[in-house]
This record gives sequence, C-alpha cells and structure tokens, in this order.
Amino acid sequence: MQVKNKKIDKELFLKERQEVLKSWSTGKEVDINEAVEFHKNMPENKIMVNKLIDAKNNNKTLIQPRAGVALVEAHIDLLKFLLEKGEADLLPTTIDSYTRQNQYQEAEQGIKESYETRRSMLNGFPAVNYGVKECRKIIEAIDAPVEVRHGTPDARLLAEITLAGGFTDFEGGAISYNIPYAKKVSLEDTIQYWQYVDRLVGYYYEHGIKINREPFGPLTGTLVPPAISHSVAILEALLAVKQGVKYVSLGYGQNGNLIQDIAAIQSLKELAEKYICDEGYDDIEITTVFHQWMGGFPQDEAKAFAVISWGATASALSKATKVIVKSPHEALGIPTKEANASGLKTTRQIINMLRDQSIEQTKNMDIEREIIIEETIAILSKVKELGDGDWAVGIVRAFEAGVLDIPFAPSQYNSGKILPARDNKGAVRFLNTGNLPFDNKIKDFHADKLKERGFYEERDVSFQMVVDDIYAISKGMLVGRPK
Ligand SMILES: CC[C@H]1O[C@@H](n2cnc3c(N)ncnc32)[C@H](O)[C@@H]1O
Repeated sequence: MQVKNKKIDKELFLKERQEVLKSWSTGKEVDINEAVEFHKNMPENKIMVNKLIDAKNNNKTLIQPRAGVALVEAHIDLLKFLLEKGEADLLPTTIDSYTRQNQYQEAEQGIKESYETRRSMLNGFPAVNYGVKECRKIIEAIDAPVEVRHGTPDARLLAEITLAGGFTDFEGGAISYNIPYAKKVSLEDTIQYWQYVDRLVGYYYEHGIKINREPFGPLTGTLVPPAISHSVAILEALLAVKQGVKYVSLGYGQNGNLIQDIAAIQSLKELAEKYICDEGYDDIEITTVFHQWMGGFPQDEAKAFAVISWGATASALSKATKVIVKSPHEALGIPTKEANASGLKTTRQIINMLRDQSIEQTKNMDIEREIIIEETIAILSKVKELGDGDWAVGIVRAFEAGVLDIPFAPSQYNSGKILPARDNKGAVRFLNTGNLPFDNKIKDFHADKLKERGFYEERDVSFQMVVDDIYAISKGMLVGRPK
C-alpha cells in the first residue's frame, strides 16, 4: 500500500507542486514566496487563527454562515452583507460543485452564463477558474477572516490558489471530503491528496503564516453517531499535524438531543487533546465547531428558525468555539442573502442571551460523554492496530474491515453496515453496529435505549425507526414517532 503517515519531504513536495499548478491555467499565477509576503501584510483581524484562539480563550462562540455565488463582485457584496447586516464573526467562501469535482471547464461555462443572465448559475464560488488575483479581491474587500468551504476529494489546486489568494482557513479532509461526497475515489488517493494540502499549510507555517485546518465534522449529516464523526475528525487532525499543521478546528454535526450534543463537543475536545498529545505534539491549537442540524429541514420558515435556534442554543451551551449557521431557506436550496443573514441574526440573539449562562454538568451528560469516549477509543485503537501503528494505513484497512463506517455514505469504500436510530429522548444510538469494534457492554447500552423507545411506541425496534427519524425534523418532530 502506497500511503504512509509520514511528513512529505520538502523537495518531493515542491516537485509535486509543479505538476499540481499545471492542472489548470490559473495555477501559473501561484508564487508561494510572493503569497507568503501577501499573508504577512494581512491585517491581524483577517487571520482566522487569531479570531479562533481569542474566542477559545474568552469562552466565546463565534458565528459563521455558508455562502458562495458565481460572480466575484456579487460574492463580495454577499459576504459584506452577511458581515454587516448578518453580524457574522467569520465568513466562508463556499465553492461550487463543478470545482469540487475538478471540472473547471464546466465551471468556466457557469461563469459565462452567470454574466449573461446576471444571476449565479453555479452553487458556489469557482475559485480555481478565477485564480489568485480575483481571490485577493475578496480578501481585500472583506474586513474579517474568510474560510474555504467545499467538498473536494482532490483539493490540491483549490488549496494552492485560495491560500495564495489570502484565505486563512481550509475545510475538509481525506475521509470527510471523500466518503460522504464521492462514489469511486479511493482512500489511498484522498489521503495523499490531503497530505499534500496539509503539507502546503505546513509550508506556510514554516514561513511564519498561520492557516487553520477544519476537517468536515458532520460527514453525511444524517444521524451520524458522535463516536463515528469524532473518530474521523481526530484521524484527519492526526494526519494534518504530521504534515506540519498547527491549528485545527474539529467539528460535530448537531443531532438534536441537547445532553448528547453538549457531551459530544466536550468529548471531542477531550479526545482530540488526548490523541494529539499522545502523538507527542504540545504546540497544536485545537478549537471546536458545532454545525447546526445538517439533515432535512422544515419548509415552513418559522419552524426552520426554531431548528436554527435549537442549534444555536446547543452550540452556546456546549461552549463550541464556533457554530456553522443554517438559513430558513435550507429546505428550498441556496438561500438569498437576506435569508442567510436572518439565520445569523437568530443565532446571534441566542448566543448573546446565553453568553452569561451555562448548563449544570449532570450525571446524564457524564454518561453520554463517557460512552462517546469509550466508543471512539475502541474505534481508534482498532484503526491503529490495523495499521500496525500507522494511522494512514489503518484508515484504509479500517474502512475495508468496517471498523470505520459512516451511515448513509455513497462511497463504494464504505461498508454501510451500521445503522443509527434515535432513542426515546431523541439521542442517536446504534440500531446496528456492523463491524464496529464495540464490546457487549456498549452494544447492550444502545440496544436497551432503543428497546425503551420500542416499548413506549408499542412497536419492535426496526429499520422503520431509522426511516421515521430521517424525516422527523422536516416534519416538525425530533423522534420519528409512528403515525
Ligand atoms: C454542506 C451542505 C450545506 O451547505 C449549504 N450550502 C451549500 N452551498 C451553499 C451556498 N452557495 N450558499 C449557502 N449555503 C450553501 C447547504 O444549504 C447545506 O446546508
């Protein structure tokens, strides 16, 4: 097997860069030494790491939307609106689907049609087609840090162009932007692609430039048990720090039961610190990201605001460093700037009102935290064993064995044997643990929780519960109760 969790040799890296920069015409604009100077002249308040660390040290939860449109000026207007009217702390640039598949020719066509029709004909910003200079127009126009958000298995060129363009945060990873996003891309390939991205961030760091890396926490965003998303986030952080990344934001997608969601963020922070420290690193800054509900949303805007508010509440009470905000147009598609801003303002109000409050650490919260920790350690220990100590090798073999398994993922490299379902209080449990390396104590915990629900609903624990739960929130509930 090709992959190895080893820092890419600098000379080999610089050689590979020449190939990557040739893969589209705008790659020739990238001059990394010039880009380092550009970053060095960036105002402090535009550097993502500064804002994240300040929030972490001052127990603040920052708010950030997703947003991206096809034309540069319109994208700048959008981000300005979300900053000024939406009161966003941090801004994104969400990349379009063609660019995510390296289909730059189609993205070019989308830009052309957008100019002709004067509306965005792409579902995001096609950064590779625009190149470094156009990206810099965004960074120079926006008085806040901007992060690249996307879903790209091979993000090497996208990283080269956007980081040279002045973006100071880059989302994604070898698992989180492959298994939930692609059907036929091998993990060996995406591990190597993302080792390149992380090595590039490490290269910037070696030249004094702080860039944050954020593995994509929610994965398929549908009833993903905390231990599954934690395992992936921590593995991607371990691969990243090996390449010289010093700042990582680890994410989790809200599931909806408050106690479990708070315990999820607490355990994510604890586990990330443990694993990174055990690897011998003592200079990594870890922050956390809470994603408001990523599953199906109610069409009714008032109900959508309730889901957004619930996510805002859980993010504040979990003390996450930042929350990724949804809009009341979630069930409809790409939000208008006004709708996007209203999701932010709803979140802002909740965050502010909870600023001076905290939730008691209850026994149930500890039970949830401990089971997530136990499950995640069981998975990661097996990954390390399968890899004979090498995390990269372990990831590939763990997916082959079903030791890593993401619910509802499209990838042919994913076993898809596990099944989640909500218990009687809406916490996400395992209906089927597939080949996960769980002992009977863990399995019985989940089976008992689901039996409680079956008893209450007077029906057998079955796949029907999974189906009912997938639609529950969009139908105004949390637990998918029988008709
Ligand atoms: C990860 C999927 C999420 O990203 C959101 N999203 C994708 N593209 C855009 C976009 N261009 N503007 C705003 N939100 C977006 C989408 O609504 C969904 O909530």
